[in-house]
Amino acid sequence: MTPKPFAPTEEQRAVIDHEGSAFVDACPGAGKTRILIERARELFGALRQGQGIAFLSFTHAAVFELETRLSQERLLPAPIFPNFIGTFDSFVWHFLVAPFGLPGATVRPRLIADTAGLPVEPYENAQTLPLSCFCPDTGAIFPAEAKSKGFDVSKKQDYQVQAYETTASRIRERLLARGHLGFDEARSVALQRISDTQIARRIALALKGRFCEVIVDEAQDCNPDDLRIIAWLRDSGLPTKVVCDPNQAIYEFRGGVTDHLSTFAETFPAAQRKKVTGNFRSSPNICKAVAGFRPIPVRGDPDEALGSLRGHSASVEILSYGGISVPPSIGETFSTILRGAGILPSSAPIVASTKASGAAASGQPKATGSQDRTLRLAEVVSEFQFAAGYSDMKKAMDSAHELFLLLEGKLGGLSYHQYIADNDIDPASWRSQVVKLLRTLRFSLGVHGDARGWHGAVKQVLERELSIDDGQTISQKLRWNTNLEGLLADAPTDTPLPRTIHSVKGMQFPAVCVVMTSRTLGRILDFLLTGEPADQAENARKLYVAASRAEKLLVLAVPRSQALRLKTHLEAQGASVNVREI
Ligand SMILES: Nc1ncnc2c1ncn2[C@@H]1O[C@H](COP(=O)(O)OP(=O)(O)OP(=O)(O)O)[C@@H](O)[C@H]1O
Repeated sequence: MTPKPFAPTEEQRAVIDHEGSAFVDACPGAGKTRILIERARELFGALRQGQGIAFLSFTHAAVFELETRLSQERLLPAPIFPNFIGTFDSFVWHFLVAPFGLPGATVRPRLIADTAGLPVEPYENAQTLPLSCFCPDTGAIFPAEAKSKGFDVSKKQDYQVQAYETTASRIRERLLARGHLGFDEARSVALQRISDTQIARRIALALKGRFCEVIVDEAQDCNPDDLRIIAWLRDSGLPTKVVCDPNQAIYEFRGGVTDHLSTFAETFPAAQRKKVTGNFRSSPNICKAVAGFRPIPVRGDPDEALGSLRGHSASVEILSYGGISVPPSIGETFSTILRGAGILPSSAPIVASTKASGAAASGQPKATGSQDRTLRLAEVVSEFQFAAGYSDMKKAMDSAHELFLLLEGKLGGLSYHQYIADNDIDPASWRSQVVKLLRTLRFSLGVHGDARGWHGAVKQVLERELSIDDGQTISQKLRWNTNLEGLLADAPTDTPLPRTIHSVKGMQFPAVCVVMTSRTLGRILDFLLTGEPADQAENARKLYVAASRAEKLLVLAVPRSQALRLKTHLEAQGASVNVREI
């Protein structure tokens, strides 16, 4: 792909040329990633021998996107060292935790990705809560997180809460004894380290030796602890660029809160606070509609369309659907609109908050989230077959690997990631075999006929390919389940694929169809029109992120009860809107 010629605006140039630390706040499509790439180009041209740049973001999908953009610009050095590109969590792990071991422990520390989900069950048949509901420092329960899992602390006796806290602390002690740390625990160790002046100074010196600049992208997803670490990097004299759009914060579950971000922004002197305005991605109608999804206090005027689509006049399309469930006619109508607009359906995703809504809108099998192994196998095979990008594909491969290990009886009482860490298993050692199996297990109407046919065939394949030596047969492990019938479908041809909002962050597509459900849109519109209920702020931001991925065409599939309300709201922002009944 030939990179587009780039002529930065004055605001963009001010960031690209800025030496030292800065806080950069910009709207969707303002060129944050682009600026970062141009900054990298400048720095790479002047790097001292042995020095590199650290690029950090908050999800594997965002890091993958950044890597892709850097490599398209031929800026991704090989080998990467001494540069670093990865998630904030992996940076914390590599530079603040792993090299120093754990206080009082002799075992090598290991980062275990799934400890947050380990079940805390103080007594038999008690409701289980994930370990993430308990503070890694004090062991105290997080009431809000527990409530979101259906455990209302205010309605429990003290002794019940204490039983949970004691069990959670014991689980953490056992993990620590093996050297196993989750992301929360690792961050807690990192914070202890940087609060020790002597150690902090030594680490800072090492980091300044290796990196000339740290660039933190998508910083709206920082939680307050992340911000403390970033502030420490900056205050240690390491030039630190923090790039964000506070309106795109959609990781509240990580504790990311936009108020903390604005307080943090104020700790930068005025000359280091930069704003970048204007949208190079989207057409004017899309910019206007997107502005309508910002909360009232920061709505302001729509962002000016500055890119090649500034003259593009296609209306925003609302697909108004009846009933309470998301119908497959959304995907069919979206495909028709795309063909009419000359846009390849496979280049335009159906974006929804959950996988289930996206699958329903595109007429794909709906995941049940069941723990039944046969259903899990069918789901993981479908996920791989319908994956809309590398990060979806990787997730499906990991889930399949976990399921195969489970079928082989290898996991014992360990979580998947504990097993991988304990046995030092490198993804390269299993990935090609898992991909081959996933391809072989793919459902095909022509080959299998129906779900029964598929079930018989996969048992034969897995009996041959897996090494099960716990005395059980594959038929005992993969029993027939009648729900299998709704879970299998033929591979898609040229159709729009469903993606979750979290997986499309930072990306852009010629067209996007955003699916809203009757359960959420009414309350989001209440929030956008009145500021209440305030708990809809994050859902409104998700809508903002999803809609702002669109370049030429924005389609919003919404329940009939809200279609005219949404149309009126978007027209009030100046957008031209067309409603179609489906
Ligand atoms: N000065 C410019 N001239 C032309 N195109 C530009 C310019 N700046 C950015 N772009 C293009 O605009 C599009 C959006 O840029 P980019 O993805 O960097 O925005 P962003 O601020 O990171 O967006 P978001 O936060 O919404 O993900 C890209 O295609 C980019 O190449």
